Amino acid sequence: MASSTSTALQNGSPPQSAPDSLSQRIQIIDDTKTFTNDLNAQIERWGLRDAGFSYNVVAVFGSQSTGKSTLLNGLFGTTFDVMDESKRQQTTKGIWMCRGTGMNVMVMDVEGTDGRERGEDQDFERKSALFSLASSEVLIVNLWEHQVGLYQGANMGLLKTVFEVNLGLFGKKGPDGTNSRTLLLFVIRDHIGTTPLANLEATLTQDVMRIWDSLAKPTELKDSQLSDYFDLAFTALPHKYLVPEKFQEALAALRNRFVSKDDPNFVFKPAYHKRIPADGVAFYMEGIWEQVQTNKDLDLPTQQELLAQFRCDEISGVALSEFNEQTKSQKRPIESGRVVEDLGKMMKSWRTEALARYDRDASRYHQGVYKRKRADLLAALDSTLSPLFLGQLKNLHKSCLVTFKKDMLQGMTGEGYNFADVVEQAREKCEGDFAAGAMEAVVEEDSDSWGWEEELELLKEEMRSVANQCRKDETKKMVNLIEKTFKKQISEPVELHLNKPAPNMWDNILKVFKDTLEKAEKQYLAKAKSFDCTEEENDVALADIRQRAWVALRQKVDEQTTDAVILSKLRAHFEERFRYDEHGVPRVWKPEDDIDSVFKKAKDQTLEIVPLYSKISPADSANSWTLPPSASSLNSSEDDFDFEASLVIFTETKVIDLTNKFRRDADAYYVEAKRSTVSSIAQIPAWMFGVLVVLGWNEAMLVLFNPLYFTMLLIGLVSAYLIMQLGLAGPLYQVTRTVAAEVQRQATAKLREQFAQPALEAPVRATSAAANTTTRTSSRTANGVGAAGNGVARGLRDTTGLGRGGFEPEELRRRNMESM
Ligand SMILES: Nc1nc2c(ncn2[C@@H]2O[C@H](COP(=O)(O)OP(=O)(O)OP(=O)(O)O)[C@@H](O)[C@H]2O)c(=O)[nH]1
Repeated sequence: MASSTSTALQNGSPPQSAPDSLSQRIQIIDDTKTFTNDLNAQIERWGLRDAGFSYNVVAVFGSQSTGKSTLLNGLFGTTFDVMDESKRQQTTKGIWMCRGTGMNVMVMDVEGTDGRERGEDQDFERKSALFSLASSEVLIVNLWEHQVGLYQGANMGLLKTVFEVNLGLFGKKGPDGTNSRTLLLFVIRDHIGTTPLANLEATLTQDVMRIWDSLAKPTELKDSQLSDYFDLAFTALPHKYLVPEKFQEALAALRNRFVSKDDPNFVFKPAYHKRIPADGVAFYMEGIWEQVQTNKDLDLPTQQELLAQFRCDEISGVALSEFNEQTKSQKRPIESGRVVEDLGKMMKSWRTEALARYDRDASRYHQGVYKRKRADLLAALDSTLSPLFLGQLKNLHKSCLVTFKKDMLQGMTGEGYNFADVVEQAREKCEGDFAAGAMEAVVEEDSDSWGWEEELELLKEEMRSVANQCRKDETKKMVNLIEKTFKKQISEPVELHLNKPAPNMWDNILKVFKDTLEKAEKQYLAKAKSFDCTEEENDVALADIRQRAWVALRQKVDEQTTDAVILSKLRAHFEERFRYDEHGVPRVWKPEDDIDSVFKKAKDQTLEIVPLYSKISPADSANSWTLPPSASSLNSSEDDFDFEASLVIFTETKVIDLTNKFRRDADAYYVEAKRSTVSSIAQIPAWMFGVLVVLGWNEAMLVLFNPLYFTMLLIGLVSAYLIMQLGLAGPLYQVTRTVAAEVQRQATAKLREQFAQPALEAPVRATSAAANTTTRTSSRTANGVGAAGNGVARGLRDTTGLGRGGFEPEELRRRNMESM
């Protein structure tokens, strides 16, 4: 059956009526742009499922009611609906498919294009046109003759869009380097014949070429040519009703091009075939439709939309530029780190103003565009406001942190503050201030882009670290203070005990040390409680305190055991035993005293105390103290404190050195003691006083019995008494001494002056002596000659100037002394 029909068609005869199943048509894409699920089954019903590649696909493109369905029915014997002449309304909706009678051709009748702006409907026009172009081998472009040369009327605008998207979607070359081609068969209807087909052909070719050149091609296809993708063919059909025979003739000829492979203009060339086996066509087409449907490039705007886009852009631009001017005023202060007061209020009002301005002018335009552009404007406004908001948050953060630090420091002034309370108060205030400032700056509530919680978290984190730092500093200060107090407290008792060398000396010192340390630790723990210190921090601080306390003790001991101090201590200890007796009375050594044994005993006793000082070791081990190991281990990172070594005060060599030094001092005392016995022996004997009384008796009586002398004696005694009573003895003695010294000095000076004068006389005399020896002899012998000679000598020296040529003054002085 099929083969006989095929033969008939090949002969150019009109298609015969086909069995029902074969002539069945199917709406592959309906009004709702849904692709049918039934195509596969229909292809099977058409008997094409097993056709392999032996089938063809043809579609039609053109304005509504231009006789497309009539043409297809005439060419392929299909059963597409044809418009009822009496009703004149659009018949084909969506895309229909039918099998060509007697041929393996799938024919698609596509809803006609309007050629005018029709808003929403344009979407389907574009999509259906693109679909037919992409899925068929031959696309019949059906148009009236009078449409030729009319850009819009001939759907050239639509073709441009379709070409452009087709190129983008399906234009890529296949693995063999070629791309599938399509034949665009222009069928010019109602061709009268006044304009030859060649002319119409040229006009259409030109239009298509122009469209191709103006396409926005993908970069990789920018050099592609129209001929790489399309072949153009043209044919004309006379008026169906005016010249029906000619119409039928032309139609038959055209049909022949579809069915007869021998026809030189046979349209189904292998190059146009999509190489999809017939059983995959349904799936393939569905895929193409899906791609076409989801393609955004086809959502082109209508004229109204275009206008709306243009105007809305303009209006939005004006609103935005005014808005930008307003925001500029606060940009700088924010950038310079200032917290701008009422920024949120300002930002809200700028934003509302800009939107109101836009709404007022743009809401009259296409609502979709207006709304889209409004959203764009809002995004632009917010993207300008956002940096201001974030800047304000940063500045708030900084200023709140500064206030926090200030509050902390203020809270920590004076005594008796509770650190935890100070921190809590400062933190609450800081967080409150920040939240208030941040909330004020929020432009839109409940929006993610105006969140400030993250910044608050950062602020909290920094506050924590500031508080921690403060706590550490305060703890450090406290430990320093405790150390200072500790030093003060141990200084005196340690000094006292070190001055009393005794076997329990270190016991006493360590007792004091322990008591004071315990107090210091208690003091620390009491304070640390308010500081909210962690257990670990407390451990470290206590270990530090213990070590510092020990070092302080050690320093005090060092200070009290320097060479000079320890030697003086030894001397004092020795003196106490050597120079004082057991009752503490100073000893006056008498020749009969046993100085040697006292000296030896005192020295031995003193030397015994040197080892006592050399190491901190209490007599009772219960009193000993060791630095807890935790302290040394905790501080090991800083410096390894060797507690054991710190117990030793003098090394062996130092002990020997000190002993030797002390021995020398002691020897000196011994020598002094010995000398004092000798001097006491050299004293005036008592009998001498008896002799004095006997010999001076007469003179004493003379004074007693002579009234003048006696009165003077009385006056002298009374004066002496008064001076003693008034305590003027010392000052008087001083004055007398000073006066006596001055008198002595004056006298000495005078005498020197006197004895120096003859020295100048000598040269004169020496020179004159050469001439007259008698003069010299007389001057040496005569009394008081010095003075006379002086005058002469001075006169001569002044006149002759020979002073320097004579004897040296020392020599002269010697001679003068001799002459005296
Ligand atoms: N003048 C003229 N009229 C024709 C020709 N072919 C068909 N018609 C008439 O044009 C009208 C529309 O024909 P259809 O075949 O339905 O046109 P269509 O393009 O498929 O219409 P839609 O599917 O509605 O877009 C019908 O009344 C036909 O009788 C033709 O060659 N010349």
